[in-house]
Formats: sequence, structure tokens, C-alpha cells
Amino acid sequence: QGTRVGFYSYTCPEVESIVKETVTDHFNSNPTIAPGLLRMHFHDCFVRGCDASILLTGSSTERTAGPNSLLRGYEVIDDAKTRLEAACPGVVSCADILALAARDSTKGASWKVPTGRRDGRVSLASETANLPASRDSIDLQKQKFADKGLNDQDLVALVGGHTIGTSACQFFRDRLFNFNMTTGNGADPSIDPAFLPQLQALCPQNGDANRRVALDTGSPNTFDASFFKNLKNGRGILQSDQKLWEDASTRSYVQRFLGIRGLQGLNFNVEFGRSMVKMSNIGVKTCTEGEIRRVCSAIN
Ligand code: HEM
Ligand SMILES: [Ca+2]
Ligand SMILES: [Ca+2]
Repeated sequence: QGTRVGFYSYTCPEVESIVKETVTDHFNSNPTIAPGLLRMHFHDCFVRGCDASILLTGSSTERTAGPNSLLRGYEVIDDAKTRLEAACPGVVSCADILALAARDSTKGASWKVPTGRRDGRVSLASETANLPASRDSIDLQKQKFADKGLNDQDLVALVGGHTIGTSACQFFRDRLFNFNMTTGNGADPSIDPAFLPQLQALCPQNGDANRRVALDTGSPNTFDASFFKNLKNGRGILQSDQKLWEDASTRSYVQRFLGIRGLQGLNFNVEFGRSMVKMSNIGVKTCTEGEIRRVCSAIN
């Protein structure tokens, strides 16, 4: 792949501890940056590979685009970069900082992150149009992941990243009040009827579209398989999440992460790490490609 664990062991041996400490410092004052960083890394990797293109500022860059409008945690990466430039100037890429920060943000799943990515020089808002979206069909979700070399198990494991963090009401409120099926209005029938009023109370029809709701009801801060249990119980928040259970082909992976009898079990935290290493290697730039940015928000 071109990346390897310990890439900086001679050139910047403290890189991992500096990134981790930076994430922890910010997390302590604002825990919502943890899910923010995980999602940011995903959105970076799916557009031009994991090259920190998401971090570039300017008109019409990726971060100005609709699908990225709610990303958070940019200041954490900038802070880590400042600390790293003091410790080992010109050595560590912003793409690697983001990959390490995404791992550190999960706390609970831990895996070794291969490093050696270089930073890209191009970032275009128009290229974010193909990022996975919450109303994508299961076939389209599979297709978008397959296009990046990720299989159906990777899809289910990685969407399991929704075990932490929150979603704005705007992304799922249609499921609660006017779900357009052949029958017309009403709620998405895949929602647990006992859960529906709770969600409707959190996201009232004419309420604030930016109000945030946990993606993993009951366990929004812990990296665990609880998210899959919620899917099994009709308590997924996003339509795309609940579809992982409604569709038979992806349901078997959900069941395996839940350790359902008769199926070969899969440990979610272990498999999540494995799939993250694959995702973190999408389209990486190495050797003479790209550059090591001096600041993460601008090309050199
Ligand atoms: C089919 C694929 C996916 C879709 C459609 C999707 C969609 C979404 C949406 C709509 C939100 C709410 C955003 C907001 O309101 O701020 C969200 C949040 C989130 N997503 Fe995904 N996602 C997908 C895959 C992933 C993957 C692969 C990861 C990471 C490995 C991930 C990590 C997260 C996290 C951690 C949050 C919470 C963000 C926060 O609290 O700020 N998602 N996702
Ligand atoms: Ca990118
Ligand atoms: Ca959880």
C-alpha cells in the first residue's frame, strides 16, 4: 500500500503521543470533536483518497460543500500540526495526523495505523457529490464502498462508526412524518413503533432542523456494538443505517457483530480497526507524490 506502521519512528518518534495528547486536550473541553474527527477522516478518504484534501480552505474547496458543512474538529488537526512542527518540522503530513486522530477519537477500538501518507494539493467542492448519503439505497451504499475497494463487511463495520456521535434532525426527519412510500404520508414502517414517539419528540415536524440526536441511542459516547443492537430493534436513526438490517445481505453482518447464535461471530471493535486500515489506505499519496504541508489548511 505504501504506508506502514512506524513510518516516523526515526524522523518523528513522538508523533503518535503528540496527536493523542492533542485529541485528548480538545476532547476534554468538547467531547463532540471525537465523532467529528472520525467522520472527517471518512470524508477525506472518500474524495481523492486520504490526502487531507478535506482540510484545505478557500472558495469551492471540499469543506465548503454541503455534505461537509457539519464536519467538526478542524482546529484539532491544526493544533496537532502546530505542535508537530515544533517537535519535528516539515516531517508529518496532515493526512497522517487526521488518520491518527480518527483512531484516537474512538477510544475503545484501537488499532495500529500505518503512516506515510502525503498531502494532496487539490480540493474541489464538486467532488463531494458522490459521498454516501443517508437516503442512499443499500445497493448504492455497497456500490460507493466497492468503488473504493471496500466490501460489504467493510461497509457494515465502518457504518458502525455511528456507535458514537450525533445527527442533525434534517437528515432523518422525513422518516418520522412524511415518508414517501406508495402509501403516501406516515412514518417509515421500519421504525420500532415504541421508539417513534421518542424520535418525534426529539425532532418535531416544525422544530429546529439542526437539533442533534444520538446515532446510537443509549450509547452515544462508547465505542461498542450497541449500534447494531439498535438496528436489530428498529432503532436506527438514519434510513441508511436501518437498511443495513432491512436488507438480508447486510443483515447477516449485523447479526455476526451481535454474536447471534448459529452464525460465525465477528468482534466489532477488531473488525472496525481492520476495515479502518483499509479505508485509511484509499488512494494514498506516497514517495514523490503530493507534499508535506506546512499548515494543514493550505497547500505550500
Ligand atoms: C453509508 C455510509 C454513511 C452515511 C450515509 C453516513 C451519513 C451520516 C450522516 C447523515 C451523519 C449526520 C451528520 C450531522 O448531522 O452532522 C453522520 C454522522 C456521523 N458519521 Fe456517518 N455516514 C456513513 C458512513 C460513516 C463512516 C464509514 C464513518 C466512519 C468510519 C462515519 C462516521 C460518522 C460519525 C462518527 C458521525 C457523527 C458525527 C458527529 O457527531 O459530529 N459515517 N453520518
Ligand atoms: Ca481526500
Ligand atoms: Ca455506542
